[in-house]
This record gives sequence, C-alpha cells and structure tokens, in this order.
Amino acid sequence: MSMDRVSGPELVLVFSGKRKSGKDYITDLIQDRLGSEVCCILRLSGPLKQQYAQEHQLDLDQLLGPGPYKELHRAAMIRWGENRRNQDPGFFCRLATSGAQTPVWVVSDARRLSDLQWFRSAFPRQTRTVRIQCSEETRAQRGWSFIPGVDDAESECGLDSSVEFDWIITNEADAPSLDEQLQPILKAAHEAASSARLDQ
Ligand SMILES: Nc1ncnc2c1ncn2[C@@H]1O[C@H](COP(=O)(O)OP(=O)(O)OP(=O)(O)O)[C@@H](O)[C@H]1O
Ligand SMILES: C[C@@](O)(CCOP(=O)(O)O)CC(=O)O
Repeated sequence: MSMDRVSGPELVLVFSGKRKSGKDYITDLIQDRLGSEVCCILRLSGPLKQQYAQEHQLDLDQLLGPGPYKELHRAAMIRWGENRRNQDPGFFCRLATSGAQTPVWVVSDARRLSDLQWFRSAFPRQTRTVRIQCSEETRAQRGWSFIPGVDDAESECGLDSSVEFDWIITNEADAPSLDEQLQPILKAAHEAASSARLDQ
C-alpha cells in the first residue's frame, strides 16, 4: 500500500544536539529502522546549505557531509542564515518540510527556540522533541574542537536551557545501546504509522 499522504504528518520528531553529538548518525539509524516509506529525514540546514553553496560556488555534497569542509564555512553560513531568519524565522522550516509525505518526519537539526516554536505551532499534536547529548571528550574524538563565535553562539546554545525535551538520548560508548534508548521513539513512530494506515 502506498504511504503517500496529503494530510500532513502523524508524528514530527524534532532533534537537536551540539556539533558532533551524533544528530545525523542517530536520525539515519531511525530512518533505517523505520524505512523510507514511513519516515523521512528533514534537515533545516539542507535548503540553507543549498542556497549558500550556489551563491558562493561551494561543494554542496561536502557541506552536507560529516567531514571538516563544512566547518571551514560554518561561521559564515550561520551569519548568512541568521540574516534570512531575522526577516522570517520560519523560512528554512517551511522550505525543509515542503513536499514531505511520509507519516513520520524526523527533523535532524533544530537549533533555535524559533525552530521549535514553528513546529509546535504548525503541528501541535504531532511534535515531539528529542535531545542528543554526549560529553565533550566524545565530541572531540569525533573531530570537534571549541570555536569561539560558533560553539558559544545561538546556533549551538539556543536550546541549552528552557526546553523540556520529550526524550533525551545519550550517544556515548558507555551509555545503554542506541537501539535500547530509541525504543520508545520507535514505538511512537510505529503507532503513528499504524494510525496513518487506518486513516487511508
Ligand atoms: N554512536 C556512534 N557510533 C559511531 N560513530 C558515531 C556515533 N555517533 C556519531 N558518530 C560519528 O561521529 C561523527 C559526527 O556525528 P554526526 O555527523 O552524526 O554529528 P552531528 O551532530 O550531526 O554533527 P554536526 O552538527 O557537525 O553535523 C560522524 O562521523 C558519525 O558517523
Ligand atoms: C549554518 C548551519 O545551518 C550549519 C548546520 O550544519 P550541520 O547541521 O552541523 O551539518 C547552522 C545554523 O543554521 O546555525
């Protein structure tokens, strides 16, 4: 049965976490477990990087990937994106979600309160928030080092406090396995997918 939908998502999982906490790794894992008929990954930074790469003749694939290339451009991309957001805080949220048709949406990279507010206002029944956390030592092993103007700015710290997350995942070698920690999230996603099937 086709899962194409015009009625909007049944569940919107909005992930956030610091650089190298594992947002892409974990959201990829979730999509792998649920399948692409049920779940799509939406990156708010996707349309931002696309537009930025075009305007500045940069390699979009490398900006989208996990390597060091994007870090060379991060501070300037943040400034560029903030210009757009200051005019219209929902700009990238709208672009990233347009055309998404699966019953479960996984938003991999919320960074600001305005991102959460946009999803909560557009999808109040469906939105759940997930924080990915890990130690600075682990992030450093994955290639992170502190950059002033990036790691102490809103892009990295906008959701550090005043948000009650629905779920918190610890992405560390000595934490419970990711499959174990992700169980309640995957359960909610399976329920959402079932209810989408019943609605058809
Ligand atoms: N549990 C894990 N096991 C093995 N490798 C991991 C794990 N979590 C993250 N990594 C690796 O660490 C690196 C950083 O992870 P990832 O790109 O998912 O982080 P991120 O939060 O999306 O970072 P950024 O904000 O810089 O995009 C990647 O190379 C990823 O494959
Ligand atoms: C420019 C920016 O979108 C880069 C995000 O890159 P990534 O999700 O860390 O791969 C961060 C931001 O919007 O503040």
